[in-house]
Amino acid sequence: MNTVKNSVINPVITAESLTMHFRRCDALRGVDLSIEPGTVFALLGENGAGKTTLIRILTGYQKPSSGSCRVCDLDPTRDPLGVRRQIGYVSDSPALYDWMTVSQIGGFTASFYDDAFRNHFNDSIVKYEIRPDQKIRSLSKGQRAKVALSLAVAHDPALLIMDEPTSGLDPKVRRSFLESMIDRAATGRTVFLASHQISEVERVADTVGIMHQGRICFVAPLSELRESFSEVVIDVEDPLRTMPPLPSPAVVLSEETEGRQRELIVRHLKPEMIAAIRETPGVIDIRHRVATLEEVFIACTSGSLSTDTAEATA
Ligand SMILES: Nc1ncnc2c1ncn2[C@@H]1O[C@H](COP(=O)(O)OP(=O)(O)OP(=O)(O)O)[C@@H](O)[C@H]1O
Repeated sequence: MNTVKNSVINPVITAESLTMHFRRCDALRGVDLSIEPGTVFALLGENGAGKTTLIRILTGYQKPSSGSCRVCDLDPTRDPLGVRRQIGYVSDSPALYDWMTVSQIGGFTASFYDDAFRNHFNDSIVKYEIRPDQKIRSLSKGQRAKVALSLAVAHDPALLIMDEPTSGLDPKVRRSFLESMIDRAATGRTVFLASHQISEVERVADTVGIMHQGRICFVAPLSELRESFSEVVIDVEDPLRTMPPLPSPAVVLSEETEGRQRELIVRHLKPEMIAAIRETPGVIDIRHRVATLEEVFIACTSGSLSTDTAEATA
């Protein structure tokens, strides 16, 4: 009995009905999330979607208005320091002590962790070609990002949470950094990153969440996402004529009409639906292909997605 119990692996992050009300806006409107260990999870969302707010709650820097969450089996609202000891965190604007040197900030942060931290940090700094005696205030934006990353991973955390981690990194460093994230996940560690860079997300993530106006409207493995969304273009004789709705399980995320062409982003499109549309009076032609992540992102965040549809796609 014990064997079965011990073999259950808990999600490394869970969130249930998280809300965050600020004076002038609702940054989170009921976020539910569950992330398994060994995942590279990418959270995509437009500016102001609520990504940083969610990350600040998960890392214990912000208490939610309601709802609950657990990170590495701890509650960040009750034990923020415990959570921050377990994880590595890179914020979108890393706060580093400007008056310290790179070496001093490594030594200072090492005092919170075990002996291996200092060596890992030094190795990482050498790899990034940063001089240990350089003052933090004299570093370029990209060099600061490299120091922040080195500090975040030097204690080899089970979970690494990053808000826009690659902004400021040059393409070469960005690529090797992203590859190192895949390596981390391969050894069972978990990576959570918020990003606007769709091409980057496509390269590293195995699960993608799309956030829109304080809700996560879609979460799926990237492989499933690639298979389940289609872009459909229908040539019609009369653009004013309405077409019958697609039957279940199809979900239309967005629909645009331009001249005599209708363009739809559809989830769970089936071959028989294509055949039925082709036979619909007034339809001249229909073409379809797998939608790109960018098209799915734009469809989810274009504002045309109703609450009902958002929940249906989650
Ligand atoms: N401390 C705060 N006080 C009031 N409003 C806030 C505060 N922090 C965030 N907000 C608001 O909450 C909403 C979500 O902000 P958040 O920073 O979480 O978005 P984001 O998805 O990270 O955006 P971006 O991609 O631009 O970084 C925004 O409307 C923002 O103005």
